[in-house]
Amino acid sequence: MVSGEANGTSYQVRRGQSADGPATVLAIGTANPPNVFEQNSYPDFYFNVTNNTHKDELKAKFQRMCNRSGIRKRYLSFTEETLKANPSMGIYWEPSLDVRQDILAVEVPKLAKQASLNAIKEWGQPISNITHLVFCTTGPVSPGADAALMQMLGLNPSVKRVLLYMQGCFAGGTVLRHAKDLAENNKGARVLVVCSESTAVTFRGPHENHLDNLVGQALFADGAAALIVGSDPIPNVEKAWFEISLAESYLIPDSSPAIAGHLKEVGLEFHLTRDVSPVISKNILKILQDAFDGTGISDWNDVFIIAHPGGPAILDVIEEKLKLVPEKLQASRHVLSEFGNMSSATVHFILDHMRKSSVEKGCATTGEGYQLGILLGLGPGMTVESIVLKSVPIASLLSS
Ligand SMILES: CC(=O)CC(=O)SCCNC(=O)CCNC(=O)[C@H](O)C(C)(C)COP(=O)(O)OP(=O)(O)OC[C@H]1O[C@@H](n2cnc3c(N)ncnc32)[C@H](O)[C@@H]1OP(=O)(O)O
Repeated sequence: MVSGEANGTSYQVRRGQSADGPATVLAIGTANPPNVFEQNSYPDFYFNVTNNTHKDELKAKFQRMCNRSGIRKRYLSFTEETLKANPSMGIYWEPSLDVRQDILAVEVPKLAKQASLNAIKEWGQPISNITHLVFCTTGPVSPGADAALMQMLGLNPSVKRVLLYMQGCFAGGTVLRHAKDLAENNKGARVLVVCSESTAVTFRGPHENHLDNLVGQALFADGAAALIVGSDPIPNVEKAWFEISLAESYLIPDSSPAIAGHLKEVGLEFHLTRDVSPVISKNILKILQDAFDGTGISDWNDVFIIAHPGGPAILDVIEEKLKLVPEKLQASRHVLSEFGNMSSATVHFILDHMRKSSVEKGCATTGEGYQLGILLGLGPGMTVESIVLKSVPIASLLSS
């Protein structure tokens, strides 16, 4: 039997291990590969490099998809030379996993390192102050890209790491949910959160019988984002840009066929059905109502919104269902336009863009002048990760 005193002692011990305040975002860094592809000329590149120039009808359809994609440009780690050197990647259904894995093993930690160094530079604290690493990517290697990044950055070998593989786009929210738990339950924790995504796992040539493959080829892009998350920022030393107030996850019932991915000898085979947008449309209102329950907010134009831009159709249904003014999803559309769909990393690019443009525009807070907002990770399951964020007054950031 445990005595009252023992109970009290263990309570004190636990209390001493927890942070006082909520988790906050202390810095954000991003990175992309150097090769930029303009969307309007991408169909020429794609059909050329995959030796399919004779498929005029299919190319015209792909051109229409690219035209409607809401993307102006995106970054990819491969070039014509690398694809010519690895022709199996460009053939529609060719065993190519070895080649893809070799590229991923290099590119994923490389992009992760650049994004992390950018975040650490902004944070301005010694790298040895990082206590935890939450890493998310697509494509399995063991030891994982988290271990490779630890060595590349020279992180303390006792940093506690969590690796999320093959989750898909919603995981940009999942990593923040884990980081919040780690930061709030471990006093002094400084969590390096990294999402590093590469299309080396999904790139393949076109086929008439797999048109949703073409949708992905028109939308997906490479990029990495890194955040430093921690509670109780050191006054006058660390800056909190957002507070992570609440983290919820919702697996939408009976929606699993909408998006599917299977890792095969041919790489990651994926399906993006036309149900993706309708499923989101049907569920998004309840997700926001649950996330903001108790706040009294019911007009979603009164919060800032970061929505994973899986494609413009997804943003369109969110805008319509939540009765949003067009500016509300401007940050999400901007990142889709300038970087494409970088899977889990995309929402962090939007968060970064939103805080910077809020400062540039002279808004009162880091969340476009609003106090509360939501970051929506959307992806296979279908899964919605809802992260409620509290913005910070910009005046307080500039004066510290
Ligand atoms: C990776 C993750 O985990 C999470 C993710 O982000 S997954 C990605 C989620 N994204 C999606 O599912 C894409 C959502 N769709 C869109 O954004 C848009 O429909 C789009 C950009 C693909 C096309 O834009 P649109 O405004 O719908 O244009 P629309 O003219 O209807 O479509 C262009 C062509 O694409 C075809 N098309 C659109 N969606 C398709 C689909 N899912 N499968 C096959 N073909 C499709 C249309 O039939 C049309 O072909 P035709 O021109 O020959 O008629």
